[in-house]
Amino acid sequence: MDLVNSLNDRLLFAVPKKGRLHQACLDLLHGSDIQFHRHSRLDIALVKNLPIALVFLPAADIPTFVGEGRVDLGITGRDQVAEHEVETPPTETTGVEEILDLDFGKCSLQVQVPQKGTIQTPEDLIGKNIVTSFTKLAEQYFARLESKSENGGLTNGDGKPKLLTKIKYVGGSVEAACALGVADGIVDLVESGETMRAAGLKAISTVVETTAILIKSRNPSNPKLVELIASRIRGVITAQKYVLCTYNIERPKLEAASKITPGKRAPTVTSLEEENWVAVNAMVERKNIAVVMDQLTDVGACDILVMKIENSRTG
Ligand SMILES: Nc1ncnc2c1ncn2[C@@H]1O[C@H](COP(=O)(O)OP(=O)(O)OP(=O)(O)O)[C@@H](O)[C@H]1O
Ligand SMILES: O=P(O)(O)OC[C@H]1O[C@H](OP(=O)(O)OP(=O)(O)O)[C@H](O)[C@@H]1O
Repeated sequence: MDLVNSLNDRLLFAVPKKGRLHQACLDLLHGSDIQFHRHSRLDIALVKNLPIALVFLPAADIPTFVGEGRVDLGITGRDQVAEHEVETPPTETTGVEEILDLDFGKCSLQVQVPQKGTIQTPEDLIGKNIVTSFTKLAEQYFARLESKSENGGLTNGDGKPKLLTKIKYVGGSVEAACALGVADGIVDLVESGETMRAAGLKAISTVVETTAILIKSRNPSNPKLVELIASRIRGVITAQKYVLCTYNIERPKLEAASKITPGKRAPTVTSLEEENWVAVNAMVERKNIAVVMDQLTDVGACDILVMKIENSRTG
């Protein structure tokens, strides 16, 4: 098969090839009925049922490919987009546009230092060694910090800010840098905090919060198809985020119950054959459902059922 020629007329969609976002992206593609077969070792896969080619790339490289318009659509972390934009600010024709927050890959990029040490504040790190995979965001963070500090705000001959803090790049296992004596502090991602604590580190500041996002280039080759994919993915995300709650309640108690389950637009209310009783259907955020069921019981709802939403298209 001539793979390169078969890419003509296909929308290119970049997906993280490994790492923390990879499996969640595959699940999202599956839920969106984007069918493909990826041959082992090949980083391009043709979609069988839509004119799309998936390109499997490192999450960190996706903003570059989409930003330059080489690839139409991509999934990566908001942190990766922010890092890219410090180095390559968007213009009218380049850069990426965020279409959708995907509600997974949530974590924070934080400044971390040894738990047992003399460094207590980010200011204590000025002039010291920092190790990170996010060198541009770290430089921006320390440049701002230094500009506010007493001995900071220095400039080079060309007028650009002179950074006293030394920022070094490593591609992974950033948390080992302090123990190995390479860094006084690190800037790394924290989700549960397990990696940080296991390495004897503590967070002293947050540089940026992040989640996975769907991004598009400024001028995608097939805007209609971009909208179709976004709409399918939005449907899957909504289905994962919400459950459908149904219950019966006496009509006089409906107002109180509707306040607990206002639904996305409004609850669906239907009359029951039994006089003075109604049945209610409403979407409820999955994470709140236990509390919502308790509150519904308190206001007199009965026959409360909660159902998984397989897929959705909501306004
Ligand atoms: N612990 C985490 N929890 C949630 N999301 C994370 C976590 N770590 C990273 N991410 C998100 O995933 C993106 C890619 O990070 P990850 O470290 O998985 O990539 P990678 O370097 O390509 O993979 P690997 O670390 O396997 O080499 C990050 O930019 C961030 O948005
Ligand atoms: O707060 P936690 O839940 O422990 O997650 C945070 C860790 O996850 C990521 O690394 P990953 O494990 O993906 O490997 P890496 O260090 O090779 O990037 C990140 O760089 C942290 O080290």
